[in-house]
Amino acid sequence: MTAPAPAAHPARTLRVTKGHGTQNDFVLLDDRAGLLDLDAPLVRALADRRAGVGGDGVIRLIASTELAEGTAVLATEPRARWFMDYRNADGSVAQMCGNGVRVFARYLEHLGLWAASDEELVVGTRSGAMTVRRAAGPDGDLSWLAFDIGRWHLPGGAAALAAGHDAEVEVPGLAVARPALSVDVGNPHTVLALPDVAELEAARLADAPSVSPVPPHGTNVELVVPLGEATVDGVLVGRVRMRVHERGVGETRSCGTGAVAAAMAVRAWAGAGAPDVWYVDVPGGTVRVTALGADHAELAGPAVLVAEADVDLAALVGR
Ligand SMILES: N[C@@H](CCC[C@H](N)C(=O)O)C(=O)O
Repeated sequence: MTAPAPAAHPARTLRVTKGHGTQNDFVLLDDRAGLLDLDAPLVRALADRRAGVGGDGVIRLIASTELAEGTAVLATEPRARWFMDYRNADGSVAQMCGNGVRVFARYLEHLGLWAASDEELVVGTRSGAMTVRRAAGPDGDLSWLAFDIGRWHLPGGAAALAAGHDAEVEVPGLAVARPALSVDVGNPHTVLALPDVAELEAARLADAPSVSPVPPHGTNVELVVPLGEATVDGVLVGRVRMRVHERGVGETRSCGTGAVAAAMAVRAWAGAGAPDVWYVDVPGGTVRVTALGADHAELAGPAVLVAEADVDLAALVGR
């Protein structure tokens, strides 16, 4: 019996890293030179939890100079050398991913592109440049990452603020439609408050909530239960519990931009004197949102890399 002849070409593999921020998980790719054709079928295959690596989204590291969106960010922030090219698990492109920015920064640190001696890292996103810093986590060590997520606003303006809502959402599992507030954090969100945790748990978020009026580009939907306020070390702090149904993904265990939208909505509903600092408990952990002035917010939380793998592209998508 003769040994099989070696393959004429070695299998094409793609090195990927798996990471998460409060269990919002991502497949990360190093494509600095922009050589990869990251089309929607490849994104869907990588994100597939049975036939692929599995993740809520795919994040490509690419030099800002290699993408039109990156070049636009560089024009205003020359330090944004690396761009976070974020895709939802269904292959769609989203403007922003809050947990993704922290996990992307951790990835750059891992690749030696963010030195321990550098206090800040500026990354490009479709929502502009984000400046990430290392921040104290619950144990007081520098295990968290934090950044100003940029300008947030209520698309419904002063009228929505005065009414407390500008939309209505039907959530599978909940008996009646609920009033909700649209919040833009670079990407679209619709936040609705529930009176207690029992209702939060009754929601069936595997099915998409139905939002009216129908948002033109879709929306992420956050269900929140305000848990109260307390003074901690002289600072008034609020706490909310949240579940989310993400556009382009489904229910996820966390959403960073969603946490910002939820905290800013609850703060707006509470009115003058409401806390600036909010802890948002999600199924995958806890993140902190801090209002910065009238219309910016800082998002802080963990970011962890858990695995590296070589993906066989022929087996994954027949390439
Ligand atoms: N999980 C992300 C948000 C990802 C994008 C979102 N699904 C959209 O389509 O807008 C986060 O942490 O912010």
